[in-house]
Amino acid sequence: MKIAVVGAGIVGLTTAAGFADLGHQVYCSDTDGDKIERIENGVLPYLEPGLAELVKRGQEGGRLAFGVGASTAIGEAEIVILAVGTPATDDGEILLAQLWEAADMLWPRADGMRRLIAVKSTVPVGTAERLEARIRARLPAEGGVDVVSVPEFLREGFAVRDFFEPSRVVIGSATHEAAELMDRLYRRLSATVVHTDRRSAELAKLASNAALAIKISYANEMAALSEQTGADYPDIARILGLDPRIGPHFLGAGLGFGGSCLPKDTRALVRLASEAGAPQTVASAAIRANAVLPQRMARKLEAALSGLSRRRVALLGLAFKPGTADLREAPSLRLIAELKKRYPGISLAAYDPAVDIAMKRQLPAGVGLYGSAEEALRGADAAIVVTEWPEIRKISAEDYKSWMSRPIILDGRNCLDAHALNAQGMVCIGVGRLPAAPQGIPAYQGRHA
Ligand SMILES: NC(=O)C1=CN([C@@H]2O[C@H](COP(=O)(O)OP(=O)(O)OC[C@H]3O[C@@H](n4cnc5c(N)ncnc54)[C@H](O)[C@@H]3O)[C@@H](O)[C@H]2O)C=CC1
Ligand SMILES: O=C(O)[C@H]1O[C@H](OP(=O)(O)OP(=O)(O)OC[C@H]2O[C@@H](n3ccc(=O)[nH]c3=O)[C@H](O)[C@@H]2O)[C@H](O)[C@@H](O)[C@@H]1O
Repeated sequence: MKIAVVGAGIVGLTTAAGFADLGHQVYCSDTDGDKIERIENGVLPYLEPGLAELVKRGQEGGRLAFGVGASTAIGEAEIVILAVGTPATDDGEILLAQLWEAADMLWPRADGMRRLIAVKSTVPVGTAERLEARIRARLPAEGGVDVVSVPEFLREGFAVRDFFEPSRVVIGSATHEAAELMDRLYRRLSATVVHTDRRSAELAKLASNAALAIKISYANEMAALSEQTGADYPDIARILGLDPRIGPHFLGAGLGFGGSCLPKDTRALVRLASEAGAPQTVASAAIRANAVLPQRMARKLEAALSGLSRRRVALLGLAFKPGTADLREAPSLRLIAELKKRYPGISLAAYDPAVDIAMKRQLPAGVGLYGSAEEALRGADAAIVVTEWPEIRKISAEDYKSWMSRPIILDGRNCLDAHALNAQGMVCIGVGRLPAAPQGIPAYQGRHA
């Protein structure tokens, strides 16, 4: 099949390279000429395992080509997949300017062919219908256009894996022909395909991300309650997760959810719901619960160390999660703002294994960015683990003790063995954790353990 993908962000590029690998002829375009040039030369702007190899394979096999803006390749495509950005304002309005701009550049002239547009970008409910009406108004009816909604569920850092082994493929369509064509496109993946209408597909995407956000906020509030009542949240999370109706995923407490989509899509759902007269109070509460986490961490730091305006505090990790260099809505940025507001003279020394120039530019002034954990930790009075990178998890008690002025670690991702570190003379404080291992109570090794 001939396919065009518009937008070469993580979603667009993975989709383009993935379908090329499945044997389709794919043209991927973006308005950002520099980005396209870098991609064509094998320098990908994203840290996605396997993506560079996938792109290279597609290019070498002659099945994947790139370009800037409109092209005849788009005109010849049976399916045009729109994967442009859809950022949201602070109050949850999803901005569709990129989508309209992309749609308006498609097929400047009517040529009698019937077209199919698949919207992969995350959009408000009703967007596929609006897009179809917009294009129909521009092109005479002889050929016609179908717009389908195929929301994307990939995770950053697992984009390639999620393309080939998606948890589900959702196809929201209004005609039989469109549903069938999309079905043919996805046939080579052994995924569960859910066919539905376009509005349900659009809402399902927002609902999925909001459900994840709600689960994380529940975890964080439960962790706070564990601290107040002397219970151990990681044990509670394990016990909850063993119930298949609850499931073990997304129960990790710490600094909360960030990234380019969970916060934005949850805000978008809340706004959409209030406009539709069906308020999503649970999703709203999840946003509020997430927003207070940097304050909670600052209070913990204050309880562990006095005189913070004169102290040097290391931040281990900045990315919104490990495996990416992405700082969009990263909890690290909210934490930095909170610490600088509360303790004006505080010295912040940050390190992230994925640090790059782009990341450097996004950091507020006054945050030192170092090339290694050792440099950030040298002379620090305390450290906060912000992102659970494997390399950060591996730092030993010996290293912490020899590099830092005071070996105080606040584990904002519960990724360290606090009890083991504390037994080696450190002060390691997790989230929702007991301050020390229960004394003299050996772990029960019975048949139910
Ligand atoms: N990043 C992620 O992990 C996921 C993102 N999504 C959704 O997928 C969409 C894309 O996300 P990302 O790839 O992260 O976005 P992104 O913002 O990184 O990339 C979008 C790309 O579209 C390009 N673009 C903008 N206007 C254009 C136009 N008129 N013609 C051609 N290209 C144009 C931009 O230059 C940019 O390269 C968003 O709606 C997002 O919410 C969905 C699931 C996962
Ligand atoms: O729409 C999107 O863009 C994507 O958003 C998320 O994917 P992603 O943003 O890559 O990251 P996640 O792995 O979901 O993590 C999001 C945030 O939640 C935090 N998190 C995750 C899990 C957990 O238990 N606790 C927790 O605080 C992470 O640290 C991170 O800040 C969803 O998982 C994808 O399915 C979806 O396609």
